[in-house]
Amino acid sequence: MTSTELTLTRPDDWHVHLRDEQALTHTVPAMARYFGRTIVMPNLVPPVSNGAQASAYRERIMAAQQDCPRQVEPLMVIYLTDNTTAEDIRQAKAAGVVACKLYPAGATTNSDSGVTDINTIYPALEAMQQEGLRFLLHGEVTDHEIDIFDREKVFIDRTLRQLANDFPELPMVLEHITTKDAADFVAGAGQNVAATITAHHLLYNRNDMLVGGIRPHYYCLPILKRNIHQQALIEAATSGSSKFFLGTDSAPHTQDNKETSCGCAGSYTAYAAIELYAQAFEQAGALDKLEQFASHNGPDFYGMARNTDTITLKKSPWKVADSLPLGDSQVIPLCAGETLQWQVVPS
Ligand SMILES: NC(=O)N[C@@H](CC(=O)O)C(=O)O
Ligand SMILES: [Zn+2]
Ligand SMILES: [Zn+2]
Repeated sequence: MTSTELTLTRPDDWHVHLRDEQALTHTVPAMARYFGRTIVMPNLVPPVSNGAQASAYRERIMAAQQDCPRQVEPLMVIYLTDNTTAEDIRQAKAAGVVACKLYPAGATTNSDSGVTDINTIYPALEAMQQEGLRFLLHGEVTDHEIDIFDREKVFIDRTLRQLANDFPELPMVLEHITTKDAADFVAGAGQNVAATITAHHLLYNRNDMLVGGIRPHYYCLPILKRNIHQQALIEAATSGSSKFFLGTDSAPHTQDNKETSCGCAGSYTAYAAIELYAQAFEQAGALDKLEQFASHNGPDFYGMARNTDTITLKKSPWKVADSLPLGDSQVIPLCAGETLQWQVVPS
């Protein structure tokens, strides 16, 4: 029997970019539609790198949703730099920060202030382990000679294995995984190692970005890989393993900054996040696994209670807008102009 309605424990998004200033008036209400909580990525310019900055950013996010029918709870993250001290970690914890993010310097959008050598942040990692903060990783090396399609695998071999070995008690999340290598590593690692998976890496592979013309709105980091990797991610997400959970990595850039000779990395999916995941899980014949992935595994890993209420999706095809407002500019959403199958029933 094919389902036409699906009720889930309210989901959370464990990886989103809300940006700042005017963009918040669009990115925050999109998340507040039905997500319970969201892990807010700190890669602003300048980055959110201490507890005071995280608190101020949280207030701007709350202000952007004061007129929404319901609110999403922002969970704040600080950006690790070569200068992050153990004291910064303790102050961040006291300010309510729940996690710290590693951006290898130069790896992705707004990572210039990121970490240049993993060993420089060992004192901060020790403090995070003591304070019970989660460690979130953008897992790619940046060496010029390493092929962009191999950068995640090389990061696992060179850095993540070492970190998992040196910090067996530190809960760490390899963010937005894109390869079979990552799915296998996480599945085989200790219980302290988990991963988020985006909807776009479940729905697409690099052919979707490159065959028949180059499609900049599919360009994100880590870059879409070949279809065997897409297949491995689908298997991991639908496997019933508690180590994999929802993180959209919704990362809006204005149309001008995407459709240009050197376009930014990032795809905007927050406008239809759970709807896109439902499409991916349905295509895999695994809609019954969506609730665990979207609503159970994340809070369990973060040591938080699961949401107690529900949302309902119904199968009712609808056409995605060709563009959406983003602050005083516009963003081309992933799947612009296409038909999606699922809609969230307004509650
Ligand atoms: N995923 C992306 O391609 N871009 C993200 C940064 C990130 O998550 O790496 C962004 O902030 O635009
Ligand atoms: Zn990233
Ligand atoms: Zn991201």
